[in-house]
Amino acid sequence: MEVSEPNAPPPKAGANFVQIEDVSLRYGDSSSGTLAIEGATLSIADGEFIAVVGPSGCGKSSLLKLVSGLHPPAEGVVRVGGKMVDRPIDICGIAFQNSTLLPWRTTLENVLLPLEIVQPYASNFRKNKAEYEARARELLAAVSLAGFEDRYPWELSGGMQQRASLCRALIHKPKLLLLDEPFGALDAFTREDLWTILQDLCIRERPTVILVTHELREAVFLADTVYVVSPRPGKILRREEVPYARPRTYEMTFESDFVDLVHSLRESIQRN
Ligand SMILES: Nc1ncnc2c1ncn2[C@@H]1O[C@H](COP(=O)(O)OP(=O)(O)OP(=O)(O)O)[C@@H](O)[C@H]1O
Repeated sequence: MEVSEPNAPPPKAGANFVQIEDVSLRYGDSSSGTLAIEGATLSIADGEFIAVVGPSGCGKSSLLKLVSGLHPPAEGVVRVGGKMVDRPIDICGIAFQNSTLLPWRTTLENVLLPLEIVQPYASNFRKNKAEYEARARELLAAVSLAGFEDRYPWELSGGMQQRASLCRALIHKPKLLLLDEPFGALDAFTREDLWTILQDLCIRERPTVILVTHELREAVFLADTVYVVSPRPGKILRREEVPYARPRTYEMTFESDFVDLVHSLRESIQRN
């Protein structure tokens, strides 16, 4: 497999769904604040799945804050769907390391939550409740949670909670799915099961995805393109296209090309 030079610059942004153009992000003021990201440029095609990897504290989660509009750039421009992001956007679904399901709501009620909040669904929630519930049940069935709709989060295992949380992130058919270490708190077996489940969900729903992860095998298994970020302030050091067709299988992770790519990414991170 062709592996690009570790320090090759990222390609120029094109007409894509997400465009991050020469963006820097700073927490606090310019004298005493923290420069988390510096001069990042990348673009993500509609329906593309990218993974962002790099050392702890390099600005991976900050990149998600930029794209979702939760934090403004200090410099540069972020565009999603051609529009400049200058406030929190509602066309994204988000899942974090901890499932953040609400303990007083059942699994089904948790999955339905975005439809009660995000427009245009919220205004029609009562009228369309049966239809929304059918979609929630269908998504839960797709992640093998049929029969658990009426259970509370504390009655589910960590892996089940995370599967429910993926359904919640996708219930409103977001164009953009932001995943911040969604499987980081899970054991290795559960985590690897969830790779396949997430892959199947993405094949079915076709969102554009940004996955932040420390797990390089996870990045290569799931992504079309992997971006390596330098230590803080985070800069894009490397862009690597993953050449495998989908659906990818767990067995592929043992093939020499796959293992070589993972090692090469690890080297890029360790070298910087
Ligand atoms: N709200 C904040 N206020 C001030 N500094 C922050 C804030 N959030 C993050 N930082 C700092 O910005 C830098 C980048 O943080 P970020 O969470 O984006 O890194 P990360 O790559 O996601 O880290 P990890 O892999 O450990 O989760 C870190 O030095 C962090 O301490």
